[in-house]
Amino acid sequence: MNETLFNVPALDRTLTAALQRKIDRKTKPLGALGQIETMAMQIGLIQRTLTPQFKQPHFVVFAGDHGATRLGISSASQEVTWQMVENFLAGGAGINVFVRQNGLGITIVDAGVAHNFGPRPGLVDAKIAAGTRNYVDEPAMTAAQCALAMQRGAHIVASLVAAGSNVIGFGEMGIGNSSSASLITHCLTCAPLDECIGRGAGLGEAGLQRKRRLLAQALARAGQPRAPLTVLAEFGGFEIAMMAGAMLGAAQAGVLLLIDGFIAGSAALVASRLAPHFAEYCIFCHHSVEPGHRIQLAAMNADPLIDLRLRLGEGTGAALAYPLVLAAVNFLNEMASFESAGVSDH
Ligand SMILES: O=C(O)c1ccc[n+]([C@@H]2O[C@H](COP(=O)([O-])O)[C@@H](O)[C@H]2O)c1
Ligand SMILES: Cc1cc2nc[nH]c2cc1C
Repeated sequence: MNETLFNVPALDRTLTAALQRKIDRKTKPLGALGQIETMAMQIGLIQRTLTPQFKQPHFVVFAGDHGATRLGISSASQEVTWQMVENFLAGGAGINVFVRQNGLGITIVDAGVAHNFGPRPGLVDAKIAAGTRNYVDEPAMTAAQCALAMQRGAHIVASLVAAGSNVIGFGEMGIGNSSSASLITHCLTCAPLDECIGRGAGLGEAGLQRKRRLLAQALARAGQPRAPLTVLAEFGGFEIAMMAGAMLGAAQAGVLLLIDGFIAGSAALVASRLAPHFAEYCIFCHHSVEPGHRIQLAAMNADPLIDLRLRLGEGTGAALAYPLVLAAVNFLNEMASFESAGVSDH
């Protein structure tokens, strides 16, 4: 693994006092815009300016398949992954609707779908393999595959940054990947496994019990790993590993990251364990219905922006929250100060 990817610098806090003063001179009681103010400070620090701007905001959706799905850990069948990739390419999925609504760019990445798409406009072929192995029996991927996935993710983000993007949203698609996210969350936070497991795309009660049993077996087989890269290779999907590398690359490049729900959160959790300053570059856009998401957010000290009881993935929570993030930039640039508006501050 090329460990330079983990060198995410602490946020440069030189402008903290100047940004706070600008925020506090706006025509409102101190702190009255709550999380909008917190985001304005964070974005100003990331961009090192009192007048931040979003340039070419862009979403990346990473797709991959999971060997363990053949055991019945999801309510959906594996082919839904590639079928949804086709839906993304045709512009018909939830994420397509919400990026269009907000004028955001989108790139779809085949990180490891068990399907041959052939060369397709709009699809980045970064396939590591046609799905992971079944982690109940053996590690999901080799350490080399995990490293390659992370490097490819970082490379995809580097191209977007080179093309001018300074805000990047992260989403995913992969039948079975809520199980990977649960295992990763358990291993990296030490929260009880059962509290990290939920219904994913829509398991019923019997399916949930089966998922709990199988994930406990996978953990027993792997011997409760704790090292982030080992955990990622043991249980990850290629889409999760590629997203973790992409996220680290984005933070290292000093762009703002918009993090979606529980599965994107598991990649962010891995990244935060590899690079302690990683989360300073992230906005955790929403609170997912998946019970393990709360555990991840607490582990990263994150305060999610919205709770719409979403559990779709694809980056939809981040795209839906985008107008609020943009409001933080507009607040800083456009709202009058007590001085400019002639309003008394007492
Ligand atoms: O992002 C979330 O919070 C989220 C929560 C539950 C399910 N999902 C999506 O549903 C799929 C995973 O669910 P499952 O049951 O197949 O593991 C995958 O494609 C995710 O994008 C996403
Ligand atoms: C239809 C469907 C769409 C999805 N999008 C993300 N995860 C998904 C899971 C299913 C089952």
